[in-house]
Amino acid sequence: MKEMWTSLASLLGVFAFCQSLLHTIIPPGLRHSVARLLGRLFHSFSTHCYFDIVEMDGVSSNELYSAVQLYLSSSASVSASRLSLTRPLNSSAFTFGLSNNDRLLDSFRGVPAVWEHVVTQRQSQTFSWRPLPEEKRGFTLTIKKKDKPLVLESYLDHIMERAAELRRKNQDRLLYTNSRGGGGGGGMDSRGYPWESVPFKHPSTFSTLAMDPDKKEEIKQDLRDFAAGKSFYEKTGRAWKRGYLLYGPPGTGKSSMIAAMANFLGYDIYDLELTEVHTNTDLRKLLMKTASKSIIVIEDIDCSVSLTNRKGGNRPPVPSPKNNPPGAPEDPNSVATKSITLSGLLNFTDGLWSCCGSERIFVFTTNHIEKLDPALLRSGRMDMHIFMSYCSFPALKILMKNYLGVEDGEKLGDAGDGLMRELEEVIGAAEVTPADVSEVLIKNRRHEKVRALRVLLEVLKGRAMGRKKKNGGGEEGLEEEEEQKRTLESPKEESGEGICNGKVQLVED
Ligand SMILES: Nc1ncnc2c1ncn2[C@@H]1O[C@H](COP(=O)(O)OP(=O)(O)OP(=O)(O)O)[C@@H](O)[C@H]1O
Ligand SMILES: [Mg+2]
Repeated sequence: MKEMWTSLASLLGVFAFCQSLLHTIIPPGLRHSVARLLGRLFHSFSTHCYFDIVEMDGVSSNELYSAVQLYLSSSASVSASRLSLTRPLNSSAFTFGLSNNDRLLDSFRGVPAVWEHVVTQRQSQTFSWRPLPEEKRGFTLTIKKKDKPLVLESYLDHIMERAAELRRKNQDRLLYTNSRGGGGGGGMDSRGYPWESVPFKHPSTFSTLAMDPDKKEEIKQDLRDFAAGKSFYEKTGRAWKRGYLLYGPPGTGKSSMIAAMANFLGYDIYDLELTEVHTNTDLRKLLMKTASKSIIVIEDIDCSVSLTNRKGGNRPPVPSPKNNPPGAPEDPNSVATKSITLSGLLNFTDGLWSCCGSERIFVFTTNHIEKLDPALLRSGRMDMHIFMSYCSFPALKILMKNYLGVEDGEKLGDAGDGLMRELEEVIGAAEVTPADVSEVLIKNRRHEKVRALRVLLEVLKGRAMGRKKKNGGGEEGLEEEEEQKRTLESPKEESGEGICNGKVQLVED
């Protein structure tokens, strides 16, 4: 033992001597180059190779850095002794991470990989429009040289996929809007990003959505097949995207359906405000900045812009601030001065550009399908046309469950059974939307179930009567219907019963 210590001490002595010798003979200016040369020499003999993944690539953020950070956080929570904890903006979960200059051993398909989080002070900043962080952060991945192909081909992809999965799980989904305009000129933020986002917390799900259960199941299955269809889309040579056109009267649940789709699949929503987009080029730029696994929505497509033919819209040309400095004459032929056209929109959903990114769903909504250009409706353009209809009896049962807690088949006594039968008979003729029914049920939800249903039945009967008279012609029917609408919209409390002189008066909470 003693001998071992003696030889170690003499080895250290030799090392110190060589170091001071090198310091004396190598001029200070050359020391750095010699160190690098020695480092290279060492690396060429080493059996390992190293990858540096820095946080900032120039002035833009390195996506791989944040992916590695997230990926390691899932394994770091179990094995590392010192962890950093963060809670990202818009997230409802904590993220563990490797502390500065800590190491972690990971393995992929039996291959060991060592990760080190390297943090150094940034040297004096050169001028930049975007100030850089004071610390220079990065990960160094150390692997055996022979494992290099596996790491480059599969491990990094695996990390990106796992990170995206974790991000979706940890983070509340986001709702993006292009309310600043987006795409061109002034509609971008300081990072050149045209979308603004807020956390998306819409509570609508397929179980709260009132619609025919068979139709609902069909849509859910379609979405499931889509989300799991990567290999199918690859095999058939189709772009991995799907289009849904939701149409029907106002208040039948088109927007609620979009929220339910997003909640079902765990996708973000991009709510595209077409009236804010001035040119087809801007539209394409917006599309390019959307992420995969997202739903791109254009609501009320019939009134967003005048899209009547494939040559051009009816809107006046919008000058592009970028191409036309103040005072400069407009070039009528410049692409940027043209307004958004139907063909621009079709290219957005269908053309080559629609394939940048994958796993994306396009949803258009309209109250007037008859106003849409046939080009938008032709087969294959939107994969599924979904009619959101007036409230049917099966849909009504879902609303009764949601608002009053009335389970399907629940016994509510003889009076309740009679009410159910009457509701089933009258609901079709009443032509009320789920939104109308919801309003009545919300206002009566604190009442006893049978009483609340009785109020609803009276409303429906009134609506059905109004419709009948209207269809039979005559002002009387219209007046009756208007009165019923008013009753739905601005209920007044006149009697504790909620029913007064044969007309329904809703009782406010
Ligand atoms: N099918 C439905 N299931 C459950 N709730 C619904 C349904 N339809 C409407 N509602 C209720 O009515 C409200 C309005 O519905 P929603 O905004 O989804 O209708 P819409 O079809 O998008 O209307 P618009 O055409 O005016 O945009 C929702 O907040 C929801 O509470
Ligand atoms: Mg809507």
